[in-house]
Amino acid sequence: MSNPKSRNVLAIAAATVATGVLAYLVYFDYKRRNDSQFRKKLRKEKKRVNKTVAEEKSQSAASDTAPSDTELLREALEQVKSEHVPSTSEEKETYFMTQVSMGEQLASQGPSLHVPAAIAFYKALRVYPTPVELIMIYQKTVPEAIFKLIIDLTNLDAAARISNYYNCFPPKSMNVEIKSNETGRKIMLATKDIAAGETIYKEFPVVAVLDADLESSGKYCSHCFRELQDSDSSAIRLSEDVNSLGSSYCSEECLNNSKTQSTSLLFTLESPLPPELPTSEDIDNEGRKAAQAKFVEYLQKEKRAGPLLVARFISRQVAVETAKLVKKDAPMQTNDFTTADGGDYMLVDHMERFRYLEVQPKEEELPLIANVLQKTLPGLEQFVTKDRYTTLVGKMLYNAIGVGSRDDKPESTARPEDQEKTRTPVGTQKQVGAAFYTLSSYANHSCAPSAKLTFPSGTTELHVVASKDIKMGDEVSVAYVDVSPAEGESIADARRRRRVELARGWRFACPCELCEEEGKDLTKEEKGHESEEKKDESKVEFEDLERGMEQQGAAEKSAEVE
Ligand SMILES: C[S@@+](CC[C@H](N)C(=O)[O-])C[C@H]1O[C@@H](n2cnc3c(N)ncnc32)[C@H](O)[C@@H]1O
Repeated sequence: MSNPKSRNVLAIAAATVATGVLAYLVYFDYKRRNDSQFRKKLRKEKKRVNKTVAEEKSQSAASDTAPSDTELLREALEQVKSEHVPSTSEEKETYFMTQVSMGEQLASQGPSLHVPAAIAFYKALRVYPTPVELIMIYQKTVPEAIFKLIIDLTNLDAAARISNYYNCFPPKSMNVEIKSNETGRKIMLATKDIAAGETIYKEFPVVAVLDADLESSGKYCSHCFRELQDSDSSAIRLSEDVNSLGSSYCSEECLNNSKTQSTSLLFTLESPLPPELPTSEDIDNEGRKAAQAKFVEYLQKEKRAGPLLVARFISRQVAVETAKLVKKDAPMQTNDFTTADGGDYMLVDHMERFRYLEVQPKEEELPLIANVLQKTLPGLEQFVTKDRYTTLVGKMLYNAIGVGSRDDKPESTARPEDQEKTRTPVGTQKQVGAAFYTLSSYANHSCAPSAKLTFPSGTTELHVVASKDIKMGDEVSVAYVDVSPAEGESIADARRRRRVELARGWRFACPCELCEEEGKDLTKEEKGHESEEKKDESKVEFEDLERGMEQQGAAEKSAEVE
């Protein structure tokens, strides 16, 4: 496709393709082979199609002052969006077939029915699990003029989706909104007055990973991070035969949630799909076990959260999308924003908006994960390309928040630049694990923050609590690092410590009021000591590795242009 617009469509559609594909195709195939009711329904739909085509034809003959195609497309898009979108796989299949045959019949009636034909094809595209493939099929099969109209519709829709995202996310009940500041960076603002001590919002993580030395220790729940006591009779400690990672859980509920969200796919020999969906019978369980064992060995050797956060994130995408295939509505169970209300957004829509630092994962990492995916859901591994994996690791690490607190973490032997850092006011060295939160990823840092990250239930459930009175429209900021001076640490030393950490870990020179105020009071000698922090901050300018804004800026720009 040489048309730049169609490349845009491909890029957007490609991002959404990696999710429900596999299970949907398996399910679709199964239905086609086994369900005679389904075929009957299709025949009935066909009659309805014929009737609609006849009506469109007579309407088109009657109108001689036709509006332009673009106006028609815009109107049609509004209309399509207000229509009910089928939610179950079965309804989607019927809808898909109906729209495609309607499109074909309208297309065969000549140019006067090109616009309604394109709309019908476009409607089919909305429910098809692999839109890129369908666009490619359309390109080969649909008349060129209609294909162009389909692409125009897709671009109009993509632009609307991009620009509407922050109107739908976060939901109003979170008491915050995400806006761009004058430099184009995203900031979190309060949408009402909040008193000091009040909880602004609560959030569950999309994925979480216990620190490597704790995962198979039996001391913490691998899903919610609750601390387990030896005497805890409800604790479930799994052997490596059952769960390759040797994880423990505080309850059946956590065990089941963990299985559904990622563990069945990554670390067991169970089916990772909902029970309603058939799985292939010729799964190579020996191969599956061996692939999992190698991945676990790597995780234990490397002791880094990044690869497991990403593997769990990919599995979570499969879980979210396959759940939608079998349930009429897949309601948001918890505030983890795997779906966003008010809009038709998915995990990838959130993910593509996050900033990240470019990292270089080790060469062997991706093949290990791909092997685990391939052995269980063959084909899934193809969606995890090297580029996509690298970006995901970067995003996970840049946005992860350190959860919990402990004092017995072994000192890392990795070089400082290779150590993973999380945003935590108690310091990564004290965390129990790392978790990735959709909304809280947007919170910016301040050394005198207006809010704090807390975990009052001793789990990964994050409560963001106001540390001071916050007025509607004020920024909600948090501390990425320990901002309180340690015992015996001077104000100047504390200032330098946190600024160096921010420059090295998050690549920005902290512009907050506290840094500015404290900077004024530095003695001549203390100013002399600033060289270390200045060295790190200057690197930020010279080798800015941060990514995200330029892509997002481009996407928003294209939305405005459209
Ligand atoms: C996890 S993101 C936070 C959300 C981000 N502002 C955005 O636009 O999506 C972390 C990055 O935001 C930027 N950031 C956070 N707090 C900042 C601050 N106080 N001043 C300048 N940049 C900040 C830094 O580039 C940092 O590496």
